[in-house]
Amino acid sequence: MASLPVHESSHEFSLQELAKEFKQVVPDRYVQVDPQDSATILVSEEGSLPPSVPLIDMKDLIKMPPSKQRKTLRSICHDWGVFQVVNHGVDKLLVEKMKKEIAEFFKLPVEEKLRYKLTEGEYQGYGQTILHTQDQKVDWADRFYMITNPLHARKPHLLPEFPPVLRDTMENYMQEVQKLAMILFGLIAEAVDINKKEMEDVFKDDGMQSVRMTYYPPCPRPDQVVGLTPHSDGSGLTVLLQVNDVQGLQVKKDGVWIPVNFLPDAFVVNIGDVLEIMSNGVCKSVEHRVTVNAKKERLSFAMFFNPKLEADVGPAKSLLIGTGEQPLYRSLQMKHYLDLFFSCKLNGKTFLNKMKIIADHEA
Ligand SMILES: O=C(O)CCC(=O)C(=O)O
Ligand SMILES: [Fe+2]
Repeated sequence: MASLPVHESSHEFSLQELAKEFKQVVPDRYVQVDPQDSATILVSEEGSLPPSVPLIDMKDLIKMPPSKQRKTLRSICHDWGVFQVVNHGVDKLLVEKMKKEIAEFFKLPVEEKLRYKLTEGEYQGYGQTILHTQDQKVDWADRFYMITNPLHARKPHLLPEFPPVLRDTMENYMQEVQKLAMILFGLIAEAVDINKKEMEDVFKDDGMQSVRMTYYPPCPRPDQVVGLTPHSDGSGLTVLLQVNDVQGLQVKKDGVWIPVNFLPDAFVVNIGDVLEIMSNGVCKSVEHRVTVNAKKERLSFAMFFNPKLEADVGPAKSLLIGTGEQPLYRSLQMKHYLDLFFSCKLNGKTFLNKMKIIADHEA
């Protein structure tokens, strides 16, 4: 079969291109409004400000007496599963450079971006929502997902083929953010009764790491589309960078969607499913989604920290022994956990339910 001209084939991968032609209406495959699920609080019933995602100032946290530090982290990880972090130690100039290079990447001509396009049956590369069924609705976004660690797991045509400045900046950024993530893993371990070394061994060095750059084009009908379907991350921790100061992330707390207003120089850190599993349910992975904007594009960059491919994902042994608790989640080798994760359509916390020994609807 003759290949499609670049113009047509690009639409399959690049909503950024397609959206330029849809100034008034949204093509049907992107219309996915669930009125039941649109409740976002802007002000609470009493008219006071909505609760906001907890803020962790790393400088303060490190100085806290150990018992206060544990209590603070344990309640944030349990009650929210998400926090903003400031004074995180990642160099501000590096973060600014990272933001600039990601924005530049999405400005490249579409032919350049298509060098990295997703291929059939693959989940790494540049493209739109991965379809599990033909009639599946598509999110209003272009994404670029790839595995970055361990090095041998990298796809040679992705990061290694990036424009050199983007590649070098990303390498430096990932190294710095990894240091922050390892500190957080250690502190969270202590807060939820997991042996610190057991936790660190799972994530350090050859821990599987991946990134996702996302571009949300402006949308003529933001009320009809979803930028990113509600989901929890499959990772241990995710460190999110909002690239261009346009808000849109929302997290679900007690059944209500709460907007996250990224503070200047802050990262948003999500607890992912792996930490919920390892902590035997003490940490809760946060369900989140992204809304889009009528006038402005939005860009984000997520870095996911996962266990080593050979490690078992399951409730931590030190926690089960120390507390005498029964495991509430199954154990699965990380490589099989990943296959299972990518075989499922993103859909709230349904994936995590598959890892529960007694799934929620059976309980
Ligand atoms: O765009 C965002 O702020 C969130 C991105 C996200 O949740 C993800 O990539 O998993
Ligand atoms: Fe996410």
